[in-house]
Amino acid sequence: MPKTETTPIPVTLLTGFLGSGKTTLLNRLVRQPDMNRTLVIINEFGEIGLDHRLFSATDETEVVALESGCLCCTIRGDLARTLRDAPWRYAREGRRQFDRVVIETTGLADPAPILHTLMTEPRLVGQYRLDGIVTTVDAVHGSATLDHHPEALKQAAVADRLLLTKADLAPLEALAALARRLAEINPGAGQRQVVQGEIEASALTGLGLMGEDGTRPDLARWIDAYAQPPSLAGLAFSAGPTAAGPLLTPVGSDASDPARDPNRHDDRIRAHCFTLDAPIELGRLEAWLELMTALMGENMLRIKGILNLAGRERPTVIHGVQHIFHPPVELDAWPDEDRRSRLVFITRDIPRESLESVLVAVT
Ligand SMILES: Nc1nc2c(ncn2[C@@H]2O[C@H](COP(=O)(O)OP(=O)(O)OP(=O)(O)O)[C@@H](O)[C@H]2O)c(=O)[nH]1
Repeated sequence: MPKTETTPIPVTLLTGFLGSGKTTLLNRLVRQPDMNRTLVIINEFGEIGLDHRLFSATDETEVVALESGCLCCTIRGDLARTLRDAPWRYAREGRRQFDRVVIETTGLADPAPILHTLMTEPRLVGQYRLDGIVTTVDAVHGSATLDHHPEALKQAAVADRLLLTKADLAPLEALAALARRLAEINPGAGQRQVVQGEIEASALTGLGLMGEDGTRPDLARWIDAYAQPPSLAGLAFSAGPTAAGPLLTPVGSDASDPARDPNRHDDRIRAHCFTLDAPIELGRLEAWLELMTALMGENMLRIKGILNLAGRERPTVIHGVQHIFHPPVELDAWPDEDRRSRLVFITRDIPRESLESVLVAVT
């Protein structure tokens, strides 16, 4: 698909705990020619210096709660305005000067409200689309941060790509242990080690299940990550016999490792993968997703799926953060011979049985 002024602009959300290396990363990135047409928005208080032609800082002093009072949907006023105005503010002779956006969030931010702003704010929907969430995790302090800060855990759980920063400072074993732990929390996110922010800009883009120009760089890898039985001890897939009948095949095994600390925050976060053999009726799927997200609320962190919808030759991709979904997208073709629907839910404090009991309704 050729890029036009009406094609939604892809947005990368860069998140990560305080001091985990986001600014270092951005400062290196903006020197790359690939970033010339990227608008960088830093959603941060205080002084920030970033030497980039297309740079904007927002000041999140305005927080508007929705009528529903749902805090996870809190609209980020200034950021929404910045995004809304950017196409004409950063324009020359009537032509937009950027075709990609990177938003760096504050280290303590829950990324969900920003994502919701992107996906629900009427003046932004259609103009922008979420390309992916990149989360930096400090290789030295990351493990302790995950232990003590649930917001850091959430940032890791919703990521499409995890960057293990300060890899130069961490002993190899610690780095490997952190990588394993992150793979438990979020098996579908690709991991990269980074030293002093050195990484090619392309590693932060095209992370959605559906990329630009019909390409799907991460789809096959994403499917593989969930389709293989877990090889790591304690990988957080659930499984076992299911009450949902023969159409619903759980993937992986609920490895209960006696050595695990039952109080670890990580144990509250689970990636649940389901495979559905038969095509799904669209109406039933919609009703089910609505029910599921209403019931699970904020504890449904991320949903991704490639679906075989009844009556459609091609697969449909769905992609949601908490209870907000991107419009489903039909891909050009299936990535392989497998025509089963595959759905992944990254949840907090939601037992698999709850997902199953609602999922049965769709099959
Ligand atoms: N040795 C080493 N230091 C790093 C690396 N990446 C970042 N740092 C240092 O870590 C500190 C924090 O990095 P920042 O880039 O400011 O982190 P941040 O995530 O933007 O921090 P906040 O804005 O406070 O959330 C700085 O002193 C950096 O120089 C790295 O790969 N190796």
